[in-house]
Amino acid sequence: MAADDSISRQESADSHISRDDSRKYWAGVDATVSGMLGGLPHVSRVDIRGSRNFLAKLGVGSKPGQRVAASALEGGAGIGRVTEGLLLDGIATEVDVIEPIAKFTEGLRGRPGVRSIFNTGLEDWQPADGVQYDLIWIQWCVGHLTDAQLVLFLERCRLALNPGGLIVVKENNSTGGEDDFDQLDSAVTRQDDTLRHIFRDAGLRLVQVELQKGFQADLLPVRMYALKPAQ
Ligand SMILES: C[S@@+](CC[C@H](N)C(=O)[O-])C[C@H]1O[C@@H](n2cnc3c(N)ncnc32)[C@H](O)[C@@H]1O
Repeated sequence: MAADDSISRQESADSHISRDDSRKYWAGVDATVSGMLGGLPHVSRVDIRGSRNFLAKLGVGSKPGQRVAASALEGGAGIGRVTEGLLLDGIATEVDVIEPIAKFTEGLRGRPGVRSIFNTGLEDWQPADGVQYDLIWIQWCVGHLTDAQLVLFLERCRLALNPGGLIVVKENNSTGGEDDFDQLDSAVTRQDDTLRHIFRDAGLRLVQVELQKGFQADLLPVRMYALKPAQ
C-alpha cells in the first residue's frame, strides 16, 4: 500500500465535511424540486409513494386504523417537497421545519400546517421549550453532519419525542464498503452499517427498515429507517 493511501485511510470520510462549503453549495441551488433532487425531479413521486407506504406499515396515516401525527418535525426540509407532499398530506396535522438555507423555506411561511421554521443546521437546532413530536422525518441531509454531530442531533430528537413517537431517517447508502465523501456538496454518503451504529450510539433502536423500490437503476440504494428510543 502506498504511503498516501495509508494516510487517507486513517481519516474518516466525515472529517472532510465543511459547513461553509456545503452552505455555499446549497445557496447556489434553485429553490425547485429539481434543485432539491440533483436534477432528477421525477424521482419525487416514487420517493413520496415509498415513504407513504412505509409509514402505513408503521400505522401512521389517515386511513382507518392508522393514526395521524398531531405534531411533526422535518429535518433538512429544503423547499418543503416532503413537508407538503407527504407530511401535510394526511400524515401530520402540524409540522415544524429545520432548514439552514432561508431562501428554500420562504414559500413555506404561512402555509397551512407549517408551524415553526428553524433556519439553522441540524447540528445547531435545539427543540423549543415544551414542544414534543409524534413523528420526526429526516431525509437526504444527514450527510452534512459529522458522525458525532449526527449522534447528538438524534439524541435531541429522541428526547423531543412524545411517548410512542417515531423518527424516520431516509438516506442514500454507499455501496463500496466504506463511507464516501463528496466534495461537490461537502457531504458524506454512509454505509448502512455506519448509520446503524450511529442510531445505536444515539440511544435509538431500529423498529423497521426498508429499501426504497422503483428508483432508476443508476441511483444509490436508499433506505428508510424507522427508529424509537432504545428504552
Ligand atoms: C438533497 S436536499 C433534500 C431536501 C429535502 N429533505 C427533500 O428530500 O426534498 C438537502 C437539503 O439539506 C439541507 N442542508 C444542508 N446542510 C444542512 C445541515 N447542516 N442541516 C440541515 N439541513 C442541511 C440543504 O440546504 C438542502 O435543503
